[in-house]
Amino acid sequence: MDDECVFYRELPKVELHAHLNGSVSFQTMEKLMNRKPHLNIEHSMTAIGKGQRRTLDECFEVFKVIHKLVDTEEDILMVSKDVIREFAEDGVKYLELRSTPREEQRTGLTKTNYIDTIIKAIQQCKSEGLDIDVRLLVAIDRRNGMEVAMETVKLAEEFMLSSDGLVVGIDLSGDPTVGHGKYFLPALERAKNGGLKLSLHLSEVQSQLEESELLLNLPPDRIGHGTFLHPEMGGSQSLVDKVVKNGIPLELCLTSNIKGQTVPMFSLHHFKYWYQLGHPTVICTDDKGVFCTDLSQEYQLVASTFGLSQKEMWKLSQQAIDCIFAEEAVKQQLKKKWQDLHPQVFK
Ligand SMILES: CC(C)=CCNc1ncnc2c1ncn2[C@@H]1O[C@H](COP(=O)(O)O)[C@@H](O)[C@H]1O
Repeated sequence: MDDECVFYRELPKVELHAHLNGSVSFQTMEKLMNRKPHLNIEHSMTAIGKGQRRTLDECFEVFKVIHKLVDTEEDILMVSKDVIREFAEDGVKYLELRSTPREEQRTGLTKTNYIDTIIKAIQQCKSEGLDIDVRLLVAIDRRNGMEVAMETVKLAEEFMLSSDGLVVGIDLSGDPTVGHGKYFLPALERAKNGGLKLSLHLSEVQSQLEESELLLNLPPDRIGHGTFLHPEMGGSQSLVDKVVKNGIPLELCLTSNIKGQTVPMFSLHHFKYWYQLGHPTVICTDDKGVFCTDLSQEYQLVASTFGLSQKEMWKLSQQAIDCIFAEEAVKQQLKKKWQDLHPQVFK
């Protein structure tokens, strides 16, 4: 590992946009494939390698394959613990995972068990002494429609109250070309009024101007991607003004956007636009397993693409603390951790 790689691995980091089933590593996939050899699933079906690109549709097919491999409580526990451990090994000190509760009649998995099992994994990692704080966002998959969205919010509300602060919010995700955002407004409004934080995938693809206007009125607490918000990308100044006025941080995932072909090349990534505006942006992985990346690599990629110094990258990772959904006390602990680690990282 060269000095740059070591720096970005040791840099303390915050990960705020990580879909659980998209974050499953090669090694964990191997274990899952060994558990279910009859499915005949190969690595080429669950990950997009270096230099490869796929259409958005093809990317969403990958998740369907992964879901076949992860369909019991035992799988979810293993996957969640492995993902948390890998983020910790990558220098992530605070992680917000997000996942869509699923039920599987064949294995008896219920949506309640699904969330319960992820919470169990978070608690076990904590008791094993891993140096990482983890919270969970319950995800709404747009494909499943408004009724399921409302059910999901109700489930999240129950867990927000019973999980000792581990369930903190709602994520709106899934194929952005399916289902108009307006159908999800009642569920999202209920979530917000009930104290759940909102992270919404917004303007991930082109021509979602009207939907983005509508969802920004909530307003959400964070935005996933926001690729086509600004005028240069076919968005509008009015959308940008709303985001800026409300100070809504953006979760930006470079490799994901390149491999999913919503951004043509790294140097044209919208990170540049928002960073130059001085607006809060948080570098994230999205699906570290599917896109074969990790957060250190994403930080290094941003630095090399946009010519940012190690000092500037430190500042970026530190500013991400202000964007987390956990309570104020956690923010303070993380800020202290960053201060303590500074001399070690810049030795
Ligand atoms: C296609 C592409 C470039 C993907 C990256 N951008 C994404 N945009 C929207 N939803 C996503 C994305 N990546 C993962 N997801 C959501 O996360 C799910 C997988 O994680 P989980 O089962 O919720 O634990 C997917 O089924 C999908 O609903």
